[in-house]
Amino acid sequence: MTAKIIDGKAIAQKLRERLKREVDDLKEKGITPGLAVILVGEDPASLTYVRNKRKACREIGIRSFLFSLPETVSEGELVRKIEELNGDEQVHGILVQLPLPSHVNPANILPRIHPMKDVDGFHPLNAGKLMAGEKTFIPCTPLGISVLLKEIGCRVEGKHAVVVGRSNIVGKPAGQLLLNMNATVTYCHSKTADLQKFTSMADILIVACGKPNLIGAGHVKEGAVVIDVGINRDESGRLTGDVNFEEVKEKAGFITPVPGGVGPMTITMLLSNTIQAAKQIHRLPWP
Ligand SMILES: Nc1nc2c(c(=O)[nH]1)N[C@@H](CN(C=O)c1ccc(C(=O)N[C@@H](CCC(=O)O)C(=O)O)cc1)CN2
Repeated sequence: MTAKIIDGKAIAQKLRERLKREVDDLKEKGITPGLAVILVGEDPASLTYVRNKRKACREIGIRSFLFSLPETVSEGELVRKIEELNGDEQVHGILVQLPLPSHVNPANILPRIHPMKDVDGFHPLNAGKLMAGEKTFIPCTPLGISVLLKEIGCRVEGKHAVVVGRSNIVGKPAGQLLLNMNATVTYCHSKTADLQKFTSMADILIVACGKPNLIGAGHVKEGAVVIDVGINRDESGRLTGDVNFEEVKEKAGFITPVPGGVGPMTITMLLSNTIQAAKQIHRLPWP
């Protein structure tokens, strides 16, 4: 079997056109959604993601505000900036670009974002709501994955989803979201013994562990949906995922490429969450 390639870039583009219309509607009501991005330090990948986030905001009419803080910023200074933005009426969504420098503990920072402005969905209250199956902000990458699955007509209910990776940003919320969609979910991670035993049972395999080419054809069930969240750069600077694309595409039913798979959806879901935040703050219906 040769897999169908999931074109995340095209799907993201189509969704952004719809989101632009939602922003236009809000503007007619006198509301311009606003996103504040806090960037600490100058990590090259983070600089790229933040630049792309702001460009995406601009393209659909969301106002974006960038706060670049030095690598040496203290936790206290960061919290003060967040508190200022919590009270800013032009700002509907706040995100702190991750990773943070090692002297800053995200657990001391992310809970200080007002839960109604937490468009990354990392606040413990919103993470708890996701766990309880309540309506909330869902972290952007897992939300993007669920949209991709819907777009390819993948019915999640009753399927066995295996998630490789247990980060708070992707692995844990992705598994939780699929569980809420009635999948049977298995989490695997760096300490899992016999990874292949689990991954080869997956109808839906989500790989988010940051290990280039960890997943080969032998890890995958014939016809499975394989979602590669890995973003790794090889020696020549070329992007690769956690899945050996050339090998696995000959066995899977569907597969996301890197780049052009999940990545563009992450930013699109950030736009969507920011629009939802603006609606929620202004007490408009939030579908
Ligand atoms: N506060 C947050 N920090 C981080 C998040 C997040 O959701 N919130 N996720 C990642 C990085 N990230 C967004 O911030 C992100 C990663 C990748 C892409 C993307 O579009 N990837 C492209 C390739 C881009 C490239 O050339 O490097 C692709 O896969 O096609 C967007 C956003 C960690 N931090």
